[in-house]
Amino acid sequence: MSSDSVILLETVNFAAEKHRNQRRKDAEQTPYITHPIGVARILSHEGGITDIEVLQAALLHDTVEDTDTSIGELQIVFGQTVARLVQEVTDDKALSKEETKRKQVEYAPHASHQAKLVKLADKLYNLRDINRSTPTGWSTERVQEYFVWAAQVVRGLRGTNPALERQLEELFKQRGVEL
Ligand SMILES: Nc1nc2c(ncn2[C@@H]2O[C@H](COP(=O)(O)OP(=O)(O)O)[C@@H](OP(=O)(O)OP(=O)(O)O)[C@H]2O)c(=O)[nH]1
Ligand SMILES: [Mn+2]
Repeated sequence: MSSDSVILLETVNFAAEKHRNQRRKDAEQTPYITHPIGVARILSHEGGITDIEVLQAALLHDTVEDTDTSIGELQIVFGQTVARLVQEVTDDKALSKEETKRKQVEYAPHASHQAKLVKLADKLYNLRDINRSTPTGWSTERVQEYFVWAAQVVRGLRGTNPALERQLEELFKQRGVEL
């Protein structure tokens, strides 16, 4: 087996252990790990990304935000680059929900190319997931607001990956949201 495959298995296993008690907000309470795996898969399968550190960052992207994982731990286990990429896509938990959303819009154009790739795939997965199954308790208005906000973030990520951006553009168009 190639060393990249071994590294990816280590990474997906780490993420699965960390997210083991978490579920998605859909009616089926899907295990959370389907999301980071799906984000990495969008990058490789649809985005043509082979950069192992980007794929690892995608697998780990919600571990610091949503589990007991620290950036320091990621640095020790997976190295500086992967840890920095996860840091770049992690929301500051000290901020309010509104402030967090505003920060994502503000930071998007300043993110590194590798972090922008992870953000694009994260948004693409989540928007498709909303279309597949509305998160528990979300009204039609909340869904539309999420699309409008996501478009503001994606605007700052443009010029990064044409294939992923085309897919996102189509989803926004279906909701009448201008990118
Ligand atoms: N569409 C969808 N999203 C779900 C589901 N379960 C959990 N989520 C997560 O919820 C987040 C989107 O909902 P928000 O209302 O914005 O976030 P919040 O509840 O954490 O404040 C995403 O976080 P994120 O990945 O960190 O991305 P981002 O929205 O912060 O960019 C997404 O992964 C689900 O069943 N469907
Ligand atoms: Mn995510």
